[in-house]
Amino acid sequence: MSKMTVRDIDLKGKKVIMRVDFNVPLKDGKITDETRIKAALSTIKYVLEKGAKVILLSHLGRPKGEVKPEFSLKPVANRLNELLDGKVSFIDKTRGEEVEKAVESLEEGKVLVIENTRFEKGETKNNEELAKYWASLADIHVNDAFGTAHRAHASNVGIASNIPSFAGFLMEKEIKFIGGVNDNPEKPYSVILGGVKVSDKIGVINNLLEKADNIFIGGAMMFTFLKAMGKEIGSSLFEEDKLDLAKSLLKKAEEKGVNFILPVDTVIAQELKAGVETKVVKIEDGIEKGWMGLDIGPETVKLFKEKMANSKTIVWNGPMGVFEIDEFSNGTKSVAEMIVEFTEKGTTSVIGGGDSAAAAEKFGLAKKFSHVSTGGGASLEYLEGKKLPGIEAIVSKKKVTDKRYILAGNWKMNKTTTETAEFLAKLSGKIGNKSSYDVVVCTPAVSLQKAVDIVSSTNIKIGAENMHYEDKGAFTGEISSHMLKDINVEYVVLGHSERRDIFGETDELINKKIIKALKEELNPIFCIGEHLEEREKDLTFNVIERQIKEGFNSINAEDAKKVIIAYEPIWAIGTGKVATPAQAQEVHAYIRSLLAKMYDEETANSISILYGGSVKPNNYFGLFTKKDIDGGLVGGASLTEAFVELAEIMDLVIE
Ligand SMILES: Nc1ncnc2c1ncn2[C@@H]1O[C@H](COP(=O)(O)OP(=O)(O)O)[C@@H](O)[C@H]1O
Ligand SMILES: O=C(OP(=O)(O)O)[C@H](O)COP(=O)(O)O
Repeated sequence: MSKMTVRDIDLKGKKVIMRVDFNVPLKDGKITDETRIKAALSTIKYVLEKGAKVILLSHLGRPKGEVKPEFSLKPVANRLNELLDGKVSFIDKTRGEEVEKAVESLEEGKVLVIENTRFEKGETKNNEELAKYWASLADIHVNDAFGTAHRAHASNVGIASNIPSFAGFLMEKEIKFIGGVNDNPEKPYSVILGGVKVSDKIGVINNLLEKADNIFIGGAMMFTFLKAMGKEIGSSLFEEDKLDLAKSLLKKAEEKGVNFILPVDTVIAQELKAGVETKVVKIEDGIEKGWMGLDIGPETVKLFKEKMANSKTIVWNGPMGVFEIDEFSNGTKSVAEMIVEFTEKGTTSVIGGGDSAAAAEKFGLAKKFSHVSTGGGASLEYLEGKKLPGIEAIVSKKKVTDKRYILAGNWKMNKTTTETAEFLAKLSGKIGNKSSYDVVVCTPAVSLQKAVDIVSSTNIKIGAENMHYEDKGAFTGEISSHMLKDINVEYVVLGHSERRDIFGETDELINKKIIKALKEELNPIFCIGEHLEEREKDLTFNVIERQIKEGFNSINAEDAKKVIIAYEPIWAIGTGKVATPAQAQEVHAYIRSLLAKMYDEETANSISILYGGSVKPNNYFGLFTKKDIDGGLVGGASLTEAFVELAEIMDLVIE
């Protein structure tokens, strides 16, 4: 599923609240590694060039909700200001009047950095009120903080429930490379793991055993495996309580046909420090007492290179030895060099952040990899196959193949036939050729024939606002499905709240109409929704459950798939009050889960669920980008040019 990025939106004059990961190492107030600042620059520059105003958020360290000067973002903001030629100002607050004033007076093309987000207790708790506050400062959210993507915090996940969140370029690149190798690696796929603890990487190894062709192990973690295999490892580091796990991972690798390649020699010493005597020993000869393995040996380097040679994808996480000390750095350096050599020949290479990234940097090789992740913990969790909340919260594009998306207008008792003809002619010219979703216009009965004629050479479909369940008879004022079919009407709105409330339509009656519409091959747009009192009494889900169960009564799964549901909270219809995207998504997801229980997952996933109730161009993007919202049933805004703008939003979001 592809994520929407800053490229997908018009940024001119917009207030953008941007989350970056400027959690950089500081020593005596000085930044010792500015990789993360530089990595976010291209997004910041792009957004500024497009005429946006940027409010920048980041955490720094773990101040645990307290204001601690040593964790201030000021030095970072100063450095950013140098890198952005004086476009940056800093405010030592995380909220309040001063922040609001600074935002108010912020000019286009300028950046305001606010203080460390973790000075707020609510940040790491993903506090709703804090997220809402930060969201209120801006029009949109941009998330370029991949290093923080494994955290569900207010500044990355919480804000996204209130305003739409778009990926920055760094986030996009991380998703492309780390997500890409994880979801669909070009084979053969080799993974090199090192570092200290097997326990830190169990999840990763488990996941990789399902995907990789070769797993190479180095670093201190190799000794846990070697010990598990009965080798003599002297006083090398290993994890006693992970020996059984190591055995089972070795067994699993064999069962899965994954090559699990362990070192054949190691560089040993009696002490972990520079300048000590070192020896190279073969693993099969064992390490004598008092000596410990601190790097992989030259034969292992050769073996790794040979086995890695034909790889199309290589992921590296964790150094092969104590690379910080020259005597034990050769293994890590050699592995880095061999990956670079393969990369130059076309292999995709990814370093999963952390110490391996630092090692590549130390050897001057970092730029020669396809991608070096800026996230340690985040890339590890991503490689474990976990969904990262920071990425999940970014709006996704919708795939045409996944669902039938619909933009439906319900005109109610508005527009004469003359007005209908005029307006539909205009719409036909503007949105008459849509193919990735259905545009449906539901008009008063008297104008249906005219409407059908006008749109006949376009993709626009016409719907009625109601019908009776009988074919004909003594039902003064009613129209039947036969009459609609006769003039080529394709859709019909059933059970709209106004009909339920004003004309006393019951669930049972609506069910009869749905059954009839299905029988006649008319597409029913079945409306449901709760009153304000019901929501306030926490009865929303009860009301929805009743309406859905009764509405679908005695309809089989095949027919159910043809029903279009429109969730319209009654308190939001014509009142100007709109459900927040999060509120709407919650109910839509509930409806979907209910349908899955009544039928099955496949049926539930193929039913389109539209949202209705004060839908306007300024709120539709947030709604439509939600996972379970498949379009809109639009009242007032379908009577004007706004309907065209809603279609443009659909165009933007559907891939
Ligand atoms: N054989 C070894 N014995 C002790 N420490 C080692 C050994 N091999 C690697 N290390 C240390 O492991 C550390 C990195 O481990 P880890 O944090 O797991 O890696 P990463 O951050 O890349 O995931 C480095 O500081 C390195 O010195
Ligand atoms: O530096 C970070 O983590 P990382 O060192 O695992 O990449 C991120 O900024 C996340 O910080 P956190 O682990 O304090 O939540």
